[in-house]
Amino acid sequence: MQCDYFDAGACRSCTLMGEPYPAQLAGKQSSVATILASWVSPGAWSAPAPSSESAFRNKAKLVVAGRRGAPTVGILDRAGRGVDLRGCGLYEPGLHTAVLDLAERLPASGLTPYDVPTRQGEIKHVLLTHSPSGELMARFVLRSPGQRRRVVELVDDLRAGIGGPGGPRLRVASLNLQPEHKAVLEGEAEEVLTPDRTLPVQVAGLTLHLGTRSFFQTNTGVAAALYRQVAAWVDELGPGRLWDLYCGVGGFALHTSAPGREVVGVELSAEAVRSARLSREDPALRGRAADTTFVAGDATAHARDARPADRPDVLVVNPPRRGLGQELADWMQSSGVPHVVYSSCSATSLARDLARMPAYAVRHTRLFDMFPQTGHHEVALLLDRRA
Ligand SMILES: C[S@@+](CC[C@H](N)C(=O)[O-])C[C@H]1O[C@@H](n2cnc3c(N)ncnc32)[C@H](O)[C@@H]1O
Repeated sequence: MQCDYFDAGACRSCTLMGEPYPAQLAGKQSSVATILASWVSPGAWSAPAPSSESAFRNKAKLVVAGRRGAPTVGILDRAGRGVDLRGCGLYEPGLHTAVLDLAERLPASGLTPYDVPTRQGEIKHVLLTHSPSGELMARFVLRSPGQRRRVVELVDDLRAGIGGPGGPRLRVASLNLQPEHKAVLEGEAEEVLTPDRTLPVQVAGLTLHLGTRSFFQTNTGVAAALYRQVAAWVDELGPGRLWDLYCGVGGFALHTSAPGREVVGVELSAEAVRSARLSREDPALRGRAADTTFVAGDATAHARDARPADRPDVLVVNPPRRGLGQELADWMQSSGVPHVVYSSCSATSLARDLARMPAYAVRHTRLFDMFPQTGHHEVALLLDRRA
């Protein structure tokens, strides 16, 4: 893939830009395999799950900067000035249409871009998520509620149509307030401005309903491959009881639900748990997810507090980049749980956790290329408890 922004030195986020995609994928596979070499034998690796090398991102995190009437949408340079990246080639086509449309409407909206060096202005970010069926969630992050009315007007305009016939439809919009002068994407206060509060996202045959603040994988196509792979591993094991720790909006829990199988998803974010419960009502899951429940809480506390008789046959874990941490990894080591599926976005923290769990041996491992053009990766493993 070629990118004018990269070639001009305007954006260096895609550190592998210009390297042919097959070489990128092979290099990533090799570096992850090296980090995990003490635990994963060469024979345990399946072929990596590739991505489209461009137009794969379902999310745009746009920093709005520049001047009122002439805003930039993209990133900030080192001096805190806006760099316009509205033509970024990573966006899904419908998302790209939405970014361009929004960038064209901003000057007339009356919204004043927030200027980091002088700490003046109002609109800081616009966070867009695009679904496979062409619907959009748009979150507007302001410094203060002073320009709320202008956001409401802009949302009304966008709801009337984006990018002409065939363009994406705005389903959910919200206003978020981030009053502090720090490099944080969003603040605590969030007001949903539309009748719909969740974005339905179709992934691997199911519909997940995303709340405005819920985590969702950035690459829907590769997320589908990941959920299908994990569901296949789980079906091979046929567990009666499964836990999905760090379940987010329920991607693994719902894709591994089966008649007669008790599935429990555990997630810290109450909003994500509400989304997961809503997604459980999908007609495609009727009869399949009757015994699937979601709990809002800390993953480690859930494991620690469970009675031994309630422990699962398969434990799915998908923690944030920092990994499981010592307490949960130690609990797993002594838990007696026969099988673990570990999906990780950091081979380094994964290796640290595996080192604490010598009771498990790796049966299958696969790289999922969620983030082409960068060194970031997702890797999933099926672990069996040694006899
Ligand atoms: C990598 S995401 C995984 C989401 C989900 N498995 C998926 O496929 O979309 C990690 C999730 O862990 C949640 N989380 C972070 N710390 C947690 C904790 N201590 N206990 C439970 N969930 C936590 C985050 O809110 C986030 O939804």
